[in-house]
This record gives sequence, structure tokens and C-alpha cells, in this order.
Amino acid sequence: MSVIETVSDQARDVFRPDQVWPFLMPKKPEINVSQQVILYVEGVNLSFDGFKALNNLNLYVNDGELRCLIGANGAGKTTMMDVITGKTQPDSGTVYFGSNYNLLDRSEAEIAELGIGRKFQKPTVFEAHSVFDNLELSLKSNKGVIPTLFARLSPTEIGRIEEVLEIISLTDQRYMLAGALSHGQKQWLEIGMLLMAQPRLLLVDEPVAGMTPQETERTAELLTSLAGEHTVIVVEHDMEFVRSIARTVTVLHQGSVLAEGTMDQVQNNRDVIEVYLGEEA
Ligand SMILES: Nc1ncnc2c1ncn2[C@@H]1O[C@H](COP(=O)(O)OP(=O)(O)OP(=O)(O)O)[C@@H](O)[C@H]1O
Repeated sequence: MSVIETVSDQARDVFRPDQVWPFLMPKKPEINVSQQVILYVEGVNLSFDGFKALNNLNLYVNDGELRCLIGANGAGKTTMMDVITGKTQPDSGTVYFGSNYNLLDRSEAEIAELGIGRKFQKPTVFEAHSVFDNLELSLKSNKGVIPTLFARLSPTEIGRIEEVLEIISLTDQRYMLAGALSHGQKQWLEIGMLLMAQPRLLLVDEPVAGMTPQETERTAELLTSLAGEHTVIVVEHDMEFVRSIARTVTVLHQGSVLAEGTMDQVQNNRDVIEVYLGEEA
């Protein structure tokens, strides 16, 4: 082999289109969970024109936990998610990801890069693209601009997409346009798009609203299966669904934690009966 051939082979190797150069790969942050806790929300206050949306809120979520968050309309659930994801700054208090990352020092984009993914209530998939392409697009958008321009999918990335398709039960629909999926399937696809970034913490807002009973059941299985490897916080009004997945339930009321425990414990809690479940009854 001539010197020119050797050099051109080496160059081809470095510039392979399916490779993301190591120096462009985002570094995985080391989240310190030596205390088992992955999310610390402490003494958080937030007022809107004098109205206290969050009132000395304290919440601790363990690494790998599946936590359900319930509370009447206006209890502060969305506002709390907004604070965790950097959308809204609180007036006071602290929010830490692991014991080492102060989230209040970071922008929304930086918080997402640390490994916190958020799923809003309404699915926002790219309807004119296939299920597979949606997952591919979210993979690329996680890599930053330069790799997106040059990278083609590597076997590892294709493998990851296949794995996520399996997790969200959409392997058979991989070539379907996302717009043709059922409402439930769109929700799973969006969860899959978040999973492409391998987040440590997933915040999921009302995942089963508008789903059929079968889709609801499958969503329960999906979220339960994600816990362990990921930490999952689910905000949900559907109490049957919460009962089916929850180990620990946190009840928010007027911007504070009113009760926390198993579903049975919170359902039998006097304060909860009075201010929340009582209302439903
Ligand atoms: N940007 C804002 N400006 C003024 N008030 C706000 C703002 N965001 C939220 N609030 C108020 O803060 C309170 C808490 O709202 P939040 O949306 O967090 O409640 P929630 O528990 O998510 O309710 P829901 O279950 O209806 O989504 C509500 O009274 C709401 O009107």
C-alpha cells in the first residue's frame, strides 16, 4: 500500500460520516446521588403579583424513583416543573440536581443537557415525518449543530433507535407517519424522543389524558419500566392511573406539600380528604 493510500485511509477514518468526533461529543455530567436523592427542591417560593404559587415548597425525589404528583387545579404542579426545568426562576429557595448541580444557576438548555427531560401534556411530534425519523431527529438535535451537519447514523445510533422503538411499543409503526398514529401512540413517541437523550430525570405532565383504557394501561407499563434506570415524576389527575403506578405520591396544595406517602396513606390523610379528594367526592 502506498503512503498516499495509507494517509487517505486514515483521513477517511477520521472523517467517517457516521462518526461524531470525540471532541464534539457532549460530556455526560456526573450527578452525585450518593445520598440516594436526585432532586432537591428546598424552601422554594414564587409569587405572581402577590399570589403565592409556590409556598416554601420542599420536595426530595430519590434516584430511580417513579413519583406521582397530584393536586387540585392551581396547586402549583406546573409552576414547580417550570422551576425545575429553568423556565421560571423562583423568588427564593434552592433546587439541586443530585447534590452537585444547582439548577437555579442554569438556563433551560443547560438543564436539558444535564439530563432532565420534560414531556408536556400535548404531544408535539413531527407529524409529516415517520416514527423512525422523529427519533432520529431528536437524536441529532441532542448532539449540537456541527455533528448534525456531518453525521449519518452510526450502527450504535440505529441500535439505540431500535431499542427505543421497542420500549415505546412502536417497532411495527416505525415507517408510519407520526401524524397517522393514535393519540396514545403519539404520546409514547414523544416519550421515546426524550429517551433518545438518555435523561436521568423525566418530568411527565398528564400522560394519559385523552387515552383509551388500553393505551392508559400500556402507558402505566411504560412509565413503570422506565423507573430504575431513569427517575420519573408524573403529574396526573387520573387517580386510577396514579393508583396503578405509584409507589410514592406527593400531594401539592397551594404551592406546598400537603401530604406524601403511598396512595392509601394519602387517600386516608385527613388534610387530603378535606382539601383535595373531598372536593372530588
Ligand atoms: N405566569 C403566571 N402569572 C400569574 N399567575 C400564574 C402564572 N403561572 C401560574 N400562575 C398561577 O399560579 C397558580 C399555580 O398554577 P399551576 O399552573 O402551577 O397549577 P397546577 O397545579 O399545575 O394546576 P393544573 O392542574 O390546573 O395544571 C395558579 O393559581 C395559576 O393561576
